[in-house]
Formats: sequence, structure tokens, C-alpha cells
Amino acid sequence: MTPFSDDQIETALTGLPGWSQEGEAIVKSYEFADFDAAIAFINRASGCINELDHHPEWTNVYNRVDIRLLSHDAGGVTNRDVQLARILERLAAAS
Ligand SMILES: C[C@H](O)[C@H](O)[C@H]1CNC2=NC(N)=NC(=O)C2=N1
Repeated sequence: MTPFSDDQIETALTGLPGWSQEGEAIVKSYEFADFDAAIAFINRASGCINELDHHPEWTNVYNRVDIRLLSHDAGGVTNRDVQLARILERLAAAS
């Protein structure tokens, strides 16, 4: 699968506030009320991630979850990353 070009990524990101391109990935840092809220977000997201069979690179420090999305098999951003970013946006907004 061919990854998105920089232009395609830029277009996709117009609908994803707070997301930006970083090298071959798209990234966003979410901040929650506290550690429990951050972990609840991760747990809620895990179901959707399994369904999609597409996995984020993410780290948690206290109330923050830093997320990096790319399609490892394609070596860059694909529609699967954009789809996952949209899902994470919805889940984070409901936190
Ligand atoms: C077989 C299975 O579809 C693959 O290993 C999936 C799993 N989740 C994945 N997630 C991500 N981000 N990139 C991949 O290439 C990928 N591959």
C-alpha cells in the first residue's frame, strides 16, 4: 500500500484539529483530567483498535496520552491512520 503524500496528509488533517504531521506519522497529545481519565481513554480505545486491527504508538505520562499514528506495513500515513484518528477524537471528546 502506498502511503499518503504530504499534500494528502495535509488535506486529511483539516478535519482533525490538533493533529499534525511529524515525519512519516501524524501525532497528537491529549490531556485528560487526571491519570484515571487517561487510562479510561486508553481502555475505551483498545476495543476500537482491535476491531480496526490497526494499532497506535502511544505513551502515557500521568494525565497525558501522546499518540503517533502510521501504517508500519506501508511506511507512512494511510487511510487507516486517518480513520483511527477520527475514532480517537470521538472517544477523547466523550471523556
Ligand atoms: C496482520 C495485521 O493486520 C498487521 O500486523 C497490522 C496490525 N496493526 C498495525 N498497526 C499499524 N499501525 N501498522 C501496521 O502495519 C499494522 N499491521
